[in-house]
Amino acid sequence: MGRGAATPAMQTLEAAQRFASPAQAAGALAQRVGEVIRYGVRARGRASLLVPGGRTPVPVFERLRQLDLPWDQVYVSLTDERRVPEDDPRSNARLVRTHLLQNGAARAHFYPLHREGVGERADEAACGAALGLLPRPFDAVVLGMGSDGHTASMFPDDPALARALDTTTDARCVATQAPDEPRERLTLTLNTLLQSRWIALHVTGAQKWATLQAAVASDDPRQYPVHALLNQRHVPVHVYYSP
Ligand SMILES: O=C1O[C@H](COP(=O)(O)O)[C@@H](O)[C@H](O)[C@H]1O
Repeated sequence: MGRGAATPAMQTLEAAQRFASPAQAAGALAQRVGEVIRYGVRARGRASLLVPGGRTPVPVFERLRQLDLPWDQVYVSLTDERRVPEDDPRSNARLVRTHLLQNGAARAHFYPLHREGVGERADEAACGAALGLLPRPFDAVVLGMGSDGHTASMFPDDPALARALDTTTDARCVATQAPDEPRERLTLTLNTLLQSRWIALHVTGAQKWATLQAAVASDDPRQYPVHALLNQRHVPVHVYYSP
């Protein structure tokens, strides 16, 4: 690449869709995910959807579940999980059951990632097996991002990050450590996330926008794991942003 040429990460940020409010971003993202799912079911009979945890996706879930989609042909799972029981309020599976798998969306097939009471390697294997039950390439993947530049559960400076970002790995999932509670996490590997037809990164707030800009300018995914997602040429990443 010539001096000064735009990197994939720069091009992705340049093309970001910027909305005036979180409600507008959530509405537009839910509509687009709905279109991608509808298209996938029409074209292939089934469609898969991976969603993040955290606070940001809740308004997307609440809009998505009201869409008239062929939900019984939709296979849903997560981009990452906290290694806690599903009745723990911090569980991403619980979040999805509470906010997404309601109304018509209750007919979707859901595959949680975490198996309670097993060690890291067995949990990684359980996570990989769950993902193996979804149609692949995944039709739609929605990712979130933390203000520290983590995406899914790939955290800056985590010793397990190299395994999660390893572009030669066949592993679908890696057990990682977050800097905050609950520390024990499971993440899809970057390779697995990129086995997707369509990817969105949903980001709200000025602080996260500043993080995105820093991540794009950086060339160190150990500092900003989201950089690895943005700076690749396999699958375009559609950024949905609002202050
Ligand atoms: O721990 C997590 O954090 C990120 C961001 O969460 P948010 O509350 O700031 O929206 C999320 O994308 C990830 O899936 C989740 O497990």
